[in-house]
Amino acid sequence: MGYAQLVIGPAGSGKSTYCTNLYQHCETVGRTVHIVNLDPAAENFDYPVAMDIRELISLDDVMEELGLGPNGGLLYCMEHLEDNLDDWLTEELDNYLDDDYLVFDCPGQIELFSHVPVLRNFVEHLKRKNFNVCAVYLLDSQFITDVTKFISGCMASLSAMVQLELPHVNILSKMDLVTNKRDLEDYLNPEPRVLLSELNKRMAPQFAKLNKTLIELVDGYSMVSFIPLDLRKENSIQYVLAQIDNCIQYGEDADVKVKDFDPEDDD
Ligand SMILES: Nc1nc2c(ncn2[C@@H]2O[C@H](COP(=O)(O)OP(=O)(O)OP(=O)(O)O)[C@@H](O)[C@H]2O)c(=O)[nH]1
Ligand SMILES: [Mg+2]
Repeated sequence: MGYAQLVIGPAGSGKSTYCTNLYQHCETVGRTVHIVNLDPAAENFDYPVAMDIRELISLDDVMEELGLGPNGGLLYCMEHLEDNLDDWLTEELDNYLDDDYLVFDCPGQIELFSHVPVLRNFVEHLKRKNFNVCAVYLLDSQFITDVTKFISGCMASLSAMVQLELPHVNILSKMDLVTNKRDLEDYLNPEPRVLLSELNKRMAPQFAKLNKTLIELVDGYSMVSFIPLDLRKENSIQYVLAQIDNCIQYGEDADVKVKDFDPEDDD
């Protein structure tokens, strides 16, 4: 059984930075994770790239040869990935053993987890290869400065949830930028009633019915819950990782291994 996180979320929400910090945290605590780049447009990496979609296809080539723009080009690359699940991805995955832990750093285009089936098929493939997969959805903490932004961030997360049908963890990233901690409490585990009244205050009266439906929808999927992530704090990263591990049932076997390896035995 392998383990995998699919790191998704809007452009610039901090996915790649999260991957880097997660990698470093795991190094510190003596755990191994392999970070995979799934963004054909990415150029610079602060983590060692274990697998790289750019070895399969590069966005530059696609844009040049097919005359596509950056977003159309990205979709083309991802569809190419989808066509190559049985060969390229399968071969790459063969390099990993049972118990390995992969973290997929995805591109930020929202299309990928709204209406195209690429990521869903990707995930299905991972499952067939015996991976326990969790979707890790990052939302920039700046989204909580405004209830309408927050709701649209929730809706994007919801569409990923519906598309991917995976265990799902929502993370509020860039917590170092949140100065008003009081606001924060309202958003980490928000009361639907409070959200609704905030939303109604912000929007014209004719939206009242829609607002109510939206809040009911978001609440009905019991997804309005975010774990804050402050990368300056080791225990924050540790907490987030523990929640995700729990979702993919990583741990019981690993505990046994940690016990096997007892540094105290050396003296
Ligand atoms: N202050 C602060 N800035 C952050 C944090 N995480 C990411 N950033 C900044 O946010 C910007 C985007 O971060 P990335 O990690 O590249 O975001 P991404 O989600 O991978 O972006 P795309 O791959 O383009 O969708 C960069 O300028 C980062 O330095 C954080 O925890 N705190
Ligand atoms: Mg990135």
